[in-house]
Amino acid sequence: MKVFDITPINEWFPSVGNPLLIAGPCSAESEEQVLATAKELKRTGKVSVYRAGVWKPRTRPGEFEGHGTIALEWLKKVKAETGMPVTCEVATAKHVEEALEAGVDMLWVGARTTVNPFSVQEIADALKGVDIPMLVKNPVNPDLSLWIGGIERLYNAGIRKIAAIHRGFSSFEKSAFRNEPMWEMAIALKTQHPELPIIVDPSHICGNRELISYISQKAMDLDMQGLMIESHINPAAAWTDAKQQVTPEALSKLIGNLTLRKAESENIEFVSKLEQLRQNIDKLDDLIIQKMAERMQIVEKIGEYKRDNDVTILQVNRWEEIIAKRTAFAQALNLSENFTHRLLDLIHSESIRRQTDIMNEKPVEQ
Ligand SMILES: O=C(O)C(=O)C[C@]1(C(=O)O)C=C[C@@H](O)C=C1
Repeated sequence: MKVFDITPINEWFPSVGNPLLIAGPCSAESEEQVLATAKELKRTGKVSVYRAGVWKPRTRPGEFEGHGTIALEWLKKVKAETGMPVTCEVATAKHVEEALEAGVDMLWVGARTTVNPFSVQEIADALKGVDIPMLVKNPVNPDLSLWIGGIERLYNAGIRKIAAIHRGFSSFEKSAFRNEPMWEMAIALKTQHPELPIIVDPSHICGNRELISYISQKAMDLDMQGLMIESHINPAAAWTDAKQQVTPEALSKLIGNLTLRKAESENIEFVSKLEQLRQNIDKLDDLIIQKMAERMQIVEKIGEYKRDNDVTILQVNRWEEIIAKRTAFAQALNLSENFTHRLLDLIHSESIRRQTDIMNEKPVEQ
């Protein structure tokens, strides 16, 4: 996997907080609203970059689609009057040109744009030779390659200040969240590209104010580098996403209440205790693997008997019996039903794969 050579996030702007906090209204509604919100946010002393939606991609036509070019003038004023760097979403080459012309300090590619490689490439082409921090939101669907692909397009255009934004994933299912957090996607991205900073967007994951602090803390616990949170001077009167915006004061409190964690500790006692516990885990993991290998040998033997006696691989009754017994046992040992079922499913698929190979008399792949 290619490693990106990324400028550390704390070097992007003269003053970058921990976490890097990007805050501001969902939409730039008026000069007064943009400036008043910015001044309040500046007063919190916690905001690294001010955001405001200039061009808004809307699900249905007829909704407020942003003020466009004129709102860039308001962002210029925010910069001049508060000193905060400013950022907005771009979706086309024309947006990029206008935003750069207005001196916008950082740009982001929205989730509905990341899904389209033509659009991301158009944005990347418009950025050739420009040194500006770029953020790439995850695509609306949980497709890690598409997300990394968007980042690669900007990287190939010469951008070195890049971060991903985790804003959750669209789902047909009703849930407490507007967009399913699916942390496993952010974790997979971080595992493949530990050098790539990830900023979490709790506002879009939650869709309502109440859950924002929970998701923000979770982001900190998972070692994410930043937060993008929508904040409006008067959330109830917001033209867009009114339910998920917070006042600058509420935002300041929320950030103040976060427990910040570090990826490592230099405390000798902590390090040696952790080392001991990890050794225990190593032993147990080795044992689990060894027992799995033994189980699979028995499965193969059963496969041979089945082949020689023309009996089917899948044995629904036996498998149901296993699920019921193991789940009860696991529950008694404090393991969740969901975890046990997923683990058993994985084992069953591997058993079936091995027995299929035996039935077809293919040598078993290790
Ligand atoms: O008991 C069997 O018949 C098996 O082949 C073993 C096994 C298992 O992995 O436990 C595998 C496939 C069957 O569907 C049921 C159980």
